[in-house]
Amino acid sequence: MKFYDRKKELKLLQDINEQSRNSACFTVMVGRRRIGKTALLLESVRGEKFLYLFVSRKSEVLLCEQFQQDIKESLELDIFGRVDNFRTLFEQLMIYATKTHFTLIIDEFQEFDNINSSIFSDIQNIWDRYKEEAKVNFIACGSIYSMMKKIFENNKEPLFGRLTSKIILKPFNVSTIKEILKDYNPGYTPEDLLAFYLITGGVAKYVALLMEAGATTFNKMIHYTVRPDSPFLSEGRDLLISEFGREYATYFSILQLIASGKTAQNEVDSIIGKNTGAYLANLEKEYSLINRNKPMFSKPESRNSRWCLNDNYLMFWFRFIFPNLSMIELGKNDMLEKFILKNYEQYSGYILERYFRDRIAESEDITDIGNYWDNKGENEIDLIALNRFEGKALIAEVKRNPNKINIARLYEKVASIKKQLSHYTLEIKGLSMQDM
Ligand SMILES: Nc1ncnc2c1ncn2[C@@H]1O[C@H](COP(=O)(O)OP(=O)(O)OP(=O)(O)O)[C@@H](O)[C@H]1O
Repeated sequence: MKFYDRKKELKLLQDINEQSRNSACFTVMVGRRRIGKTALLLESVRGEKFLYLFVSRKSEVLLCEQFQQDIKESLELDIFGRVDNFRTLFEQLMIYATKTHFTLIIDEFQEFDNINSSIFSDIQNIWDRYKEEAKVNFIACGSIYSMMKKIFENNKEPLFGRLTSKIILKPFNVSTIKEILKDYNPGYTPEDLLAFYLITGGVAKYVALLMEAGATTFNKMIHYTVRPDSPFLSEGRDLLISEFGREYATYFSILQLIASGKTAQNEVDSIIGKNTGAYLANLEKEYSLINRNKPMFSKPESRNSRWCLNDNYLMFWFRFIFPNLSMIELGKNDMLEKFILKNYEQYSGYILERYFRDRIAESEDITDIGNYWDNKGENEIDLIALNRFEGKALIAEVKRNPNKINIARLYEKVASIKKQLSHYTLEIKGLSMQDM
């Protein structure tokens, strides 16, 4: 697959690279696994002098042996003798940077913690010593959110406060998802687009997997996803198991419940059989996997909230794959496919709301976006987008089928919050798959 989008990020990385010719820069790039961090960083240094080091889980001695070879190949820098510790290599690289500008990318940076956690304080010491003279564009890249946060944001950790930039890489946005699907299937239908968004959530690796396998229509995408050799089947577990450690069973159960629509803490608590407040807080703050969604216009202290999984692929995995792992074990992948197709209409209707929220947030001038529901569950509005500066509000009901949109009822719901909307000029409409 050719390289898509990332224009803003490339511009930012190029600006940082320019800046680093005068004074050393230390950037961290974090993002979910498979999002495209490595591809972006390598694209940003094309034609430039750079060194790419990948921290794999092995002993420091073996890692340094590999790094020494990488340094020789990329920088033509021959470090004399056999070096068995990263501190020495890093110092040599900083000395080199006092003479020659280059970009140093260290991928899976958080893995150093498993190899020798004193490497972080070694880097800090050496960085502080050389940063005035070194012309280096140092980029640490990592995927495990909580770990990267701990390394750079916890003031007890040595690298706290050393960063000059921080980049959080997000999935491809809706317009890029459309552009990619159009390249591979010029006559795509709204159903194809919705399935593409619903399964991949714009994560580069999943996008590439489907397109390169020729899975460019709704049916082919679902079929490819559940095929016995499909990487999508084990991906959810592979991604998360290393995050949660020994408590993974509880975390997985909570995520499964949220994906199946149990979005209030009391519902989750009663099924799990204990207070899950601390787990939910971790899933939100440490792992950035769930969000606490509140109705638009609610007061900050309001307890009326719903949890939601913010990653489309993980939501799909916890909704359809994880509860049915036994079917896969038994080789009943065709049954799993039928199960997904049977529940697809309802599930995709919910994801369609998310699609429009994303699309409107990126394409229109808005300051706030969300949905609304009241305490009694009588009035629910799928989408409210505000432009507070211009006093405009777009209010929509979202349905797969345009014939199922009840505009008269939507007007009644809007009337129930007329006080909150009194400063806005309203646009009230239905959005369906035809509008994607
Ligand atoms: N902008 C892009 N355009 C097209 N394909 C991309 C883009 N970014 C990434 N990809 C593809 O997506 C896949 C995953 O990308 P990459 O390995 O860079 O992700 P990562 O965030 O570094 O993942 P991990 O943390 O799992 O190592 C690769 O196959 C890559 O070719």
